[in-house]
Amino acid sequence: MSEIIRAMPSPIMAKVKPKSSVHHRTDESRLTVGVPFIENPRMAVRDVNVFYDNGVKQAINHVSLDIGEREVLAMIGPSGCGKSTLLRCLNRMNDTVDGCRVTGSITLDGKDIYSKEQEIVELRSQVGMVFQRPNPFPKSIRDNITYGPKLHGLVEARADLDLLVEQSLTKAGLWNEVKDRLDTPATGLSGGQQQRLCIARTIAISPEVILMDEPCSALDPIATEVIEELIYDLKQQFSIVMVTHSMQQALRVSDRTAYFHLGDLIEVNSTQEVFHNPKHRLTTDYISGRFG
Ligand SMILES: Nc1ncnc2c1ncn2[C@@H]1O[C@H](COP(=O)(O)OP(=O)(O)OP(=O)(O)O)[C@@H](O)[C@H]1O
Repeated sequence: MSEIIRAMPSPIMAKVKPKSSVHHRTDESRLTVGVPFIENPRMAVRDVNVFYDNGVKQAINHVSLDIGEREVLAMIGPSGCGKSTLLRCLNRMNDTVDGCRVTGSITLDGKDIYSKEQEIVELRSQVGMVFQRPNPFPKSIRDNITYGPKLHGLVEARADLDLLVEQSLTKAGLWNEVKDRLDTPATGLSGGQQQRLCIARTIAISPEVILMDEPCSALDPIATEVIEELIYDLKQQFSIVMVTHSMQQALRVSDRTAYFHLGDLIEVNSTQEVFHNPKHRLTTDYISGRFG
């Protein structure tokens, strides 16, 4: 209990007002330190457990956490602590993993995304995902953008599609670099350009939330800087949840940071608080480089 200190909201939390400072897990044996709950969350994760190998292995333990509107939430922690597992729960990517089971509840704008009525295709259009390695379709730059909107029946007329291509690529900071080669293969772009194309492809279907799993880990420092600036711009419109191994990156781009350890959410708070005034010994050890 001595490790549990009430967290003060910081100025960076202006948009997301804290509702509580210490959350008691259902088993009451462990506590998350900080501010897991906020006013008017976009997504609400409640008491989520994730099991692999038909229940043999538990990767996430009783995690509860809110994701706010127009914020960047960074998920950090040592390798294997469950960051990607939890991220994949947010758009049900784990459904495709044999022997994986998720309990608890996750809502998007109050609607249970694990309910029987939830259509997966609709969910994936509301909660988009950008992966570690840029993975454009083996199609033209234009087709990469138009594929999703056509699939979801969002846009059909050629002029509307052209406008969407321009808007999505502009938002992703790629338009000027590719406007004269829209019909060339996307695989001809550099790694950083391909990642921005994947972000443009995600934006094109107007998601509410964008999940990013180490989006810069395959990129050089210059391409990383471009993506980080882009993330900063995108949060004016979207909620972004980003897994990162780079603490510097979390500090540069995120509003709040969640620190995980062995499947437990140890601490969540404004990024400034987590890095400059961590409340839990495990967080302190991690950010000071003593662990991981
Ligand atoms: N498909 C799977 N089947 C079985 N166990 C898995 C599977 N995917 C992940 N795990 C296990 O779940 C735990 C959490 O893994 P996860 O990939 O979510 O961690 P992480 O924090 O994202 O790690 P990293 O930073 O190394 O990517 C680990 O023990 C991992 O071995």
